[in-house]
Amino acid sequence: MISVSEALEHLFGLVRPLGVEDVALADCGGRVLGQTVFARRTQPPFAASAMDGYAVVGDEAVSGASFQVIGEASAGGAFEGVVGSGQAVRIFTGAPIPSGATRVVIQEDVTRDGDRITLGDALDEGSHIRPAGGDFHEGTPLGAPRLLGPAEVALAAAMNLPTLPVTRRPRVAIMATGNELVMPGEDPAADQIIASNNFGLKAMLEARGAIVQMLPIAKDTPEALRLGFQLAKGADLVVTIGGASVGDHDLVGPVARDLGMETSFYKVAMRPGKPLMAGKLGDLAMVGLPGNPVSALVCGAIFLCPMIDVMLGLPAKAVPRQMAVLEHDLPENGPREHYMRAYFQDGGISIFPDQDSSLLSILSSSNALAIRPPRDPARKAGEQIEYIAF
Ligand SMILES: Nc1nc2c(c(=O)[nH]1)N[C@H]1C(S)=C(S)[C@@H](COP(=O)(O)OP(=O)(O)OC[C@H]3O[C@@H](n4cnc5c(N)ncnc54)[C@H](O)[C@@H]3O)O[C@H]1N2
Ligand code: MOO
Repeated sequence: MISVSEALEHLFGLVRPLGVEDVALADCGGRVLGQTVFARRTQPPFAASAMDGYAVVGDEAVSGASFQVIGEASAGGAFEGVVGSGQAVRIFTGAPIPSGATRVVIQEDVTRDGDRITLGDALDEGSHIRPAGGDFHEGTPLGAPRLLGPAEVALAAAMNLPTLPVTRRPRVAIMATGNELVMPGEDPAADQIIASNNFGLKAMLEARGAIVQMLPIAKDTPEALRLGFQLAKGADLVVTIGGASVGDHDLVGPVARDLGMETSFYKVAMRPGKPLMAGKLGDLAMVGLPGNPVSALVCGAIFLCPMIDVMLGLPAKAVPRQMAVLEHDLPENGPREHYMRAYFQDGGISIFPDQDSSLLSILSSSNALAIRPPRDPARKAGEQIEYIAF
């Protein structure tokens, strides 16, 4: 059995960054910028007022000074004249500063009578002028690769970029396997259960940026599994669920090898997730997840999400770990790295006592996975333990 970090390195070797496509900016949220782009405009393009008030010549802005209001400047409505000595222009936030003016006095500091203003006793400090290019200049890069969140999309819009070159979304085919499985809403026989892992994984991988195709549930027969792999053609990654262990009905590995899969590894020293397998079927990366629901979802978070990142052109990185204070004692860990469903709050973490890998209800009550290295000795409450947010 290989370690989790070795498995992750092998998995990174099965995928590579996908090509880039131009997408309308309105559809770029959550996508990954594939190539560096450059601002096509300076922002603000002119010195602009940061407040509502009066634009004046700065040296003259002293308490008690009086000015004649000669016009108005609003956002989108510049004042075309020049502000001279003793003059003021009524100005609003976002308006271009009229030429000659070097300061905006906020309207709260002013008394107005007709077209004259008088400055009050206590004047606010500052010019309230945003310089041209104070945010960015034409040609400023927006560097790739980067995930495009709301701030980046807004920045690209302000840069006057109506489309962006983003990485193609990875296509992932998910194949649940097992004679016992039926789809939610179907009528299960007494010895059947409802397929859940494929739904959880679809949600997880779509949130990460993939396009997920859920294949029909494959029975535990070589023919059904072969058909499933056939249907996955055209995807970048096929993920099977179940049939990965050593039982008589665990046929995913043998069928994939018959179809020509070059095996990368089988079995990882982790809990849950031991019977994980991976390889390559021609151009198609293949990951075989264990069937237990928690095993499948934990492996999805630890392995599949970082693989999606690589296909999106993001750095190949393990899920970041943080430290928390253990809220209770723990016995010695076994020989596998253990990912334990836990609840993190205010710096402390408590681990659910029942870690059976079939228990989705406990997974949904947890918000973290505490991680214990193989053979980790017994731990006391108050000690530090690693975890990942889940
Ligand atoms: N003798 C051994 N038995 C097992 C070993 C072992 O080393 N020796 N490993 C155990 C471990 S660890 C795991 S994890 C499981 C995984 O086995 P499989 O990948 O072959 O999974 P299945 O047997 O097909 O299913 C396990 C369990 O999960 C349920 N399942 C499967 N798919 C789904 C789905 N899409 N949605 C919901 N539930 C699903 C399935 O009904 C089973 O209950 O093997 C241990 N056994
Ligand atoms: O992956 Mo299994 O869930 O270790 O029991």
